[in-house]
Amino acid sequence: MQKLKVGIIGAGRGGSALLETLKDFDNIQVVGIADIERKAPGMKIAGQRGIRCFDSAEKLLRESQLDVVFEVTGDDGLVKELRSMIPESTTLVESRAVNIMLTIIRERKELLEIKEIKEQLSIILNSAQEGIQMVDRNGIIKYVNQGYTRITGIPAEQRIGTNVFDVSPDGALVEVLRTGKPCLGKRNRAVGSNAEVISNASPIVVNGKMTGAVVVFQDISEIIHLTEELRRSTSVINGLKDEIKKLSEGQGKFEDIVCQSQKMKNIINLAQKAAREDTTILITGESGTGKEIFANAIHAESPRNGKPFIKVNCAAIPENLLESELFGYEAGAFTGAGKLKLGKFELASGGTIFLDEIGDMSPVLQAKLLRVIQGQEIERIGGTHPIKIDVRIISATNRDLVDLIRRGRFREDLYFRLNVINIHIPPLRERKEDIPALTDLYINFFNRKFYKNVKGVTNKARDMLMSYNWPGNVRELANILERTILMADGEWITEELLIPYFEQFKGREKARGGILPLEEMEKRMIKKALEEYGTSVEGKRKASEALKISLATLYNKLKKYGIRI
Ligand SMILES: Nc1ncnc2c1ncn2[C@@H]1O[C@H](COP(=O)(O)OP(=O)(O)OP(=O)(O)O)[C@@H](O)[C@H]1O
Repeated sequence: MQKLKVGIIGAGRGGSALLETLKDFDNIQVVGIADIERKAPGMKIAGQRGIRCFDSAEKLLRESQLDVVFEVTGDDGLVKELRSMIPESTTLVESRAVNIMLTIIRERKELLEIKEIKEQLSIILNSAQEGIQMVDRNGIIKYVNQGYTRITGIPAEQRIGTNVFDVSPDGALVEVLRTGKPCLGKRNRAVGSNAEVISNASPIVVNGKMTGAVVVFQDISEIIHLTEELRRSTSVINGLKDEIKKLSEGQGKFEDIVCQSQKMKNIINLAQKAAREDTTILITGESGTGKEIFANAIHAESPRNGKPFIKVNCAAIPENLLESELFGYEAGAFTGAGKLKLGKFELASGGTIFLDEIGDMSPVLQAKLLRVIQGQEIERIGGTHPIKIDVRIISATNRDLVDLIRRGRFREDLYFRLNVINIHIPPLRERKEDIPALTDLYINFFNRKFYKNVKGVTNKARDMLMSYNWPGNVRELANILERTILMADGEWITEELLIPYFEQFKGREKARGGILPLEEMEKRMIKKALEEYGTSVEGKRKASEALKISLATLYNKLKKYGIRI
């Protein structure tokens, strides 16, 4: 590109400004500058830029062939002189024209800067998540950003030019235009959309006069939604807290244990006394006899009531996990042990730990548990120091621990430690007097659960319940009643409704090789004899003869088995 060769005459303020301005033009080459004053500011600038300096206009003109000469001395005499000196091919620009040119260039430059700032501002305003809207003092909308359209769904071109007094008469902008004061934290619904917004609006004041107003608003629909979620979650958490509290307090009291039999009354009496002492208790009994409900009741009636009641089912947790469940672990104790985990013993601090199915605990853990009981302290896996604990231990099992000890499966020393007080709960078949009361309890319970109105069981159905062997104890009774109540159409549980379950259990008995407990066999024979001879006094006499027992023994057995006639 051929550059325009330029010379400047005059290195004062004008010359310096010209030098500054021309440096931005790539197609202009300032060849030289001339001034009689060697110390003129423009001479110094030119020297620094490698532009040649002359002490007279003639020398500059003589030295090089110039396309344009700028005269910025303001000396009219010099202009005339120059006209005669410069060749025709060179253009002379006089200082007045130079001033106009410089002003135009400066303004253009400022305009370009303003344009750049405007573009930057536009990017900033559009990248804001908030909606922004600006009006003049008459309420005419001059600007909305992209956030505005995103929140309201209204395109900018539809909004700009309208009057805010018409389109949003209740909004924050109108308030600012009316009062001249900021309007902060105004909550309303964005016009034209369902968005809930919160707005902050302020007047725009230029030279002490309000020229318009600007509003910045946030879409809080999401916040409202999240707050609602949070409220719901908090109520769930509170519910769970209540549940945990209930669990801690135990889910059963002695009043909840239904009992009519003298056997059970004696046991409850013993358990109540034991509850008040802070001793270790072992509860034994077949599955489903109520060991857990007793453990709960003991905790509830003990001085530890209100403190945690923590249950651990030793049979349900794999052996390798049970240790960490019971004693916890330190962070990083093993691969996967990210955070510190408290064990059940620590969680039960001050309260009771209920070790259910203790007979299924592995020998290794039995040894560890024994050390805990002896030392009254535990050590977390990966821990470096023992931690003192204050926990009452209630354990339970449906297994014969004495037999397990004989077979080397259970530590005798641990057995003695756990079995300071033994509470043995007899199977349901040994306390059949409890069956009617338990039946009533579950009828009430399941009536409420299933919105039923079962009044009770028929006599025949009651006989069935009384004569059954109940290998699954109270839990089995509860299960059968739950299912029959669910199936019952009428107000009474009949024999027909029960038969399927007893058939099922008979099948199970057959599967065991048709062997029945002797008592069950005896009961069935008595019932059969009565069906044969009838239930009158004469019928009973004949039945007793057929059974080869006295009439008095028959009456005793009828009572024992709860057979109603
Ligand atoms: N005397 C009772 N009064 C009221 N409910 C009882 C009674 N005995 C047992 N139950 C109820 O019967 C169900 C079984 O009892 P529980 O779970 O306490 O038995 P368990 O002996 O601990 O059984 P497992 O050995 O299988 O753990 C529970 O719902 C319990 O509330």
